Amino acid sequence: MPELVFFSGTMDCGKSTLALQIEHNRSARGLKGLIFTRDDRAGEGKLSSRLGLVTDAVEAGAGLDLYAYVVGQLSRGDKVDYVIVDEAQFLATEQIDQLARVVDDLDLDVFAFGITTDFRTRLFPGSQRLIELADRIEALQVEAMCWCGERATHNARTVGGEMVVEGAQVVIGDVDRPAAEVGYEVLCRRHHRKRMTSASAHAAALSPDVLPVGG
Ligand SMILES: Nc1ncnc2c1ncn2[C@@H]1O[C@H](COP(=O)(O)OP(=O)(O)O)[C@@H](O)[C@H]1O
Ligand SMILES: Cc1cn([C@H]2C[C@H](O)[C@@H](COP(=O)(O)O)O2)c(=O)[nH]c1=O
Repeated sequence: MPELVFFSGTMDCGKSTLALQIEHNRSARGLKGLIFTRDDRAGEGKLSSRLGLVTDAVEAGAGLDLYAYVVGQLSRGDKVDYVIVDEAQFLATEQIDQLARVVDDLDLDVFAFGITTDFRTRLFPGSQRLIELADRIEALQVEAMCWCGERATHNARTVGGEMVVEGAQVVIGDVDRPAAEVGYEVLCRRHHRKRMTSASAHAAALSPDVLPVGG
């Protein structure tokens, strides 16, 4: 049975890499995938991983009907054996419904990849709809880690190096960005709650208040 599968996790846990691996393994066996993405850091119409791999993809802009697009490809004689969607958190709820229809009415597997929650720990609309509709939800096997060594489960946003909890839900960015820019860092829930990033933890450790006093 074809499935709608949601591979979810924090930023930087290997989702895009896995998407590219699934694409590679299937295309190596003669299958043809249709790849959608939205607002990838590498630019429009790209699916990129931090390991340096990148492939072309269809930019799933706000108005694109994904079901109609797949039907259009099939109608003009193009082969489509499965569908991959990266950055699925950015899709509209209707677009996730369209992906479910691709599975049910066109009998194609759909593999969607995305972060579950935003920097405020709130579900993205696309991820919420995927959780509601997916046949399977898969957590990535390689765990992203918080600076404390615990498994990272949350995404923090920093502006000028400071963790923020207010702002627009969507701001394209990356981990390990210079402090002056908008950046992201993955944290465990405890340190997300305490708003403690690696930089603030380091600063606190160096503070005279916590340094052992000699003499
Ligand atoms: N230099 C490196 N050497 C080995 N693995 C790396 C390197 N840089 C990044 N990675 C791996 O790539 C993962 C990020 O992959 P990516 O697919 O871009 O993540 P996501 O799409 O989930 O944000 C990291 O968790 C790490 O496992
Ligand atoms: C937490 C959070 C992230 N984003 C953006 C930042 C990146 O451009 C993508 C996630 O990409 P990745 O391949 O999973 O690293 O999402 C955002 O817009 N808002 C957020 O709250």
